[in-house]
Amino acid sequence: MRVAIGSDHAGYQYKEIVKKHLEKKGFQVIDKGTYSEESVDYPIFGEAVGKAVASGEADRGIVICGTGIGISISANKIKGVRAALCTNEYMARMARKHNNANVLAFGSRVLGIDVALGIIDEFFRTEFEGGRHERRVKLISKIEDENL
Ligand SMILES: O=C(CO)[C@H](O)[C@H](O)[C@H](O)COP(=O)(O)O
Repeated sequence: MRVAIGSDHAGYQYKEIVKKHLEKKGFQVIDKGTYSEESVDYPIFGEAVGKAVASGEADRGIVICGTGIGISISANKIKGVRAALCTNEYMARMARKHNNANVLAFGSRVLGIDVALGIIDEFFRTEFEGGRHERRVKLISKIEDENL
């Protein structure tokens, strides 16, 4: 699986740890930046990861900022992106099972790294359930199509 990852300066250190964690598990990681702790603007990286997923360059994405809020809002502006801001494994599981989320967001100033890695593992091991949830995800796409 190809995973696009991006963060702002607040998420940079976590991004580097997450990259190693995913590579160890055999994922192909596509790093969309940022590449240092110098202060940057999170929308740039939310957009880059969102576009990578929406275009098919990556199968899934991970975005990290201080809270996960700004960068998930940004990624969600890209058509076809369903970015889910998760603070625990249950949310990550439901984001996949019910929402077919294709981007995981979290905050480096909110979660310890061990909790974040547990959330990531849950996100990647969980499949979309389909059924009634398929109908709801299609309705999300309809909102996108009708509000360009
Ligand atoms: O977007 C955010 C808040 O929704 C992130 O937490 C950012 O990382 C944060 O705003 C960056 O703040 P800083 O004071 O410039 O480090």
